[in-house]
Amino acid sequence: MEVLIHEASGAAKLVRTNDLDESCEQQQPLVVDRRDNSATIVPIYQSQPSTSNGSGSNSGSGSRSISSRSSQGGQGEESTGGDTGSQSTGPLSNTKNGENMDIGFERITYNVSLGWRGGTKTILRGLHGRLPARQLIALMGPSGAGKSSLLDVLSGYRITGVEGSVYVNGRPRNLEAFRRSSAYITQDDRLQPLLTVHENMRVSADLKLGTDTPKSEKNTIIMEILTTLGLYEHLNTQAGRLSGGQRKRLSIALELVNNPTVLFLDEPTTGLDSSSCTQVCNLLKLLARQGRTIICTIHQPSASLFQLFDLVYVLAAGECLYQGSTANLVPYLANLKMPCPVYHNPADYIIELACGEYGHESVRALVEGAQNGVSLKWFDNPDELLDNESLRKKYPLKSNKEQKQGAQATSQSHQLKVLMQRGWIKVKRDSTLTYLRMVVNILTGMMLGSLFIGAGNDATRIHQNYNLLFGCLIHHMMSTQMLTVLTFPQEMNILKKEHFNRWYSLKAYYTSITLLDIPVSVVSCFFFSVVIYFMSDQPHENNWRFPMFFVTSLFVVFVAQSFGLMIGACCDVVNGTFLAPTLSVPMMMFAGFGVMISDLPAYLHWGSYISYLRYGLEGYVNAIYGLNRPALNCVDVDPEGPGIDFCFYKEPKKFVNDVVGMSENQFWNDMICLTIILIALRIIAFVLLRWKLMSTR
Ligand SMILES: Nc1ncnc2c1ncn2[C@@H]1O[C@H](COP(=O)(O)OP(=O)(O)OP(=O)(O)O)[C@@H](O)[C@H]1O
Repeated sequence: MEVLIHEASGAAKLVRTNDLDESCEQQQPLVVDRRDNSATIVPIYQSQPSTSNGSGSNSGSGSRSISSRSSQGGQGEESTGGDTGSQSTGPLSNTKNGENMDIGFERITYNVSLGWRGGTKTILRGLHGRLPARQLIALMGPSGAGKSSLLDVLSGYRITGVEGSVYVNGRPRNLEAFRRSSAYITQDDRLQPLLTVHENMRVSADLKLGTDTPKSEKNTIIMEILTTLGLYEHLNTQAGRLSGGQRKRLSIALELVNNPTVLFLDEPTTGLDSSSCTQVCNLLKLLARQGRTIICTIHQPSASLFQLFDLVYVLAAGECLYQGSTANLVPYLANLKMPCPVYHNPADYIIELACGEYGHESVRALVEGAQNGVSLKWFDNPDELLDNESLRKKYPLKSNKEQKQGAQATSQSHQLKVLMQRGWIKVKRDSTLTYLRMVVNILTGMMLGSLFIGAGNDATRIHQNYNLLFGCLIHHMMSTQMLTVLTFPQEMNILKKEHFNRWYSLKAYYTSITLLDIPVSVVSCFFFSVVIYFMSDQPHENNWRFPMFFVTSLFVVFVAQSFGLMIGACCDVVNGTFLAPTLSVPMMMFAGFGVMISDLPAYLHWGSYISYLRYGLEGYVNAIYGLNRPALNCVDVDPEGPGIDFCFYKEPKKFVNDVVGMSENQFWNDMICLTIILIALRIIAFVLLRWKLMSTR
């Protein structure tokens, strides 16, 4: 059994012991705290009771796997960047080709622009540092110290405003190659909530492993990862129903599929209870022992959690206060005449110092002590850390072929296929985007239909029927565009993470969402059209009318969806909810409803050309009143009238010319214009999405 000994000096070491019962059902590494001379034993890995599927008794499978693997990894405990020492043979037990990555950085400065006349703000100030392979490293510091910014810069997530150098195995970082070997796990778990754990993993494996990897091998990898991470018994639970800790572990599991050598995690323990925190950190330690470099930001860890990290890098206001092993933090502080009070968690104490609670001179003294990250003195074995030249010798350059791999692991067509499969599962399970959308279309169709019942063929109600056509347009526009504006920002977060981690290209993603929306749009639009068309008694004498009405509705739906996508791509929910209806008002004004297009002032004519509602309205008018429609029914409703049936707009052509001010024979022109607008909006939405993905970097 393994025991972490916390010595009075502040140092910590992991030792094997036979003193404790080896037959213990769940072997757990333990912490023995000897600082107060009494040896208290605290488990540092505890199995969390299962919260899903009611099979809590099985959760030990994952726990045992982690504990036993920890033991294997423990053999390489003191190594910083040597060969991998893991002895397990499973796909997760070692890094790709036994690859290790030793990261160093020099003079890292990060400035952000505060906008026009705001100047710039310096967030990271000339930081140096060393992140050796096979280590679990914590970036610590008070809120706003720059932890996430440093993580973003090191992972390559932020490139704008960054100065300085990042080295990987002694060579300047090649961002493309580095991104192929690393993964970034965001603070918020960006998972597909409607997919089960297994489906999420399957998608990740299909996208991140080459198409030459057999299905059985992918399954083995998935099962090994899920078992190691204690998620095996939640295989069929939808990600949206997992607990916080399970979601975090699934986020890690998804990125482990292609066995990255470096893992960046932004606050992996935030929002978790202490047991889940310990689980996650133990897991990360295990992954580090298997050869990976694991770097995570952490806010203010408890003493037991703090001890799990090998190295700690402390920041305050963008400067380094300490870099070295967790065990050496207490001696470092003592050396600077700022001894950590007895019974005080060293992690808490350094944060208090970093916050300036003990005076700003202390902060300056710490920055000088750590030489802003230049000093490697407080590493466990500083002499064993290789310089850049020795690292280059130890890790020779890869072959050209290996370096020139594509941006993603699979081809565009394969990505599209996998994304379509994933999207189809979501479509089938999505209660809002699929079922609610259909129900709303049927109910709105019935409501409008009952309000305008029989109006379609009645010459006395021809104005009402025209109002109904405009009402149908507004329904299609608002329901579709608002649904996209409200739901896409959440999807955008997942897209950002998956795209950055090179799961797929934006083109494949965009094509998949465009294609996947078609069936739901067609079905919901068809339901609405059938209900409204027949309830309001629109003409049936020509077989083309209903298809024309339906096609016009469909085009309006597609254009409105693209418009919503365009807004959803560049705005958050609040701005989008304001912007989408606001921008729709001019579309309505220029549609030719209320003010005929011919009556628009010349300087506003351009508006009617870009309003897709104008083409939609013309399409409807052509479908209902075009094709040489015969005279409408005209019944004198006044029993005391002259007994002559007289309706001013009995002839549809007269109504179209006088009131609508449109030609009734230009349906195909309208469809062509709608197609052009649709393509233009789709292209703009794609460009905006691309810009959004790049601008955040
Ligand atoms: N784009 C930006 N514009 C202006 N200020 C920014 C920007 N990005 C980061 N900052 C500022 O930089 C500082 C560091 O931010 P960062 O998110 O890296 O801190 P942190 O240490 O991770 O904080 P926390 O623990 O609270 O997440 C903060 O003061 C933040 O307000």
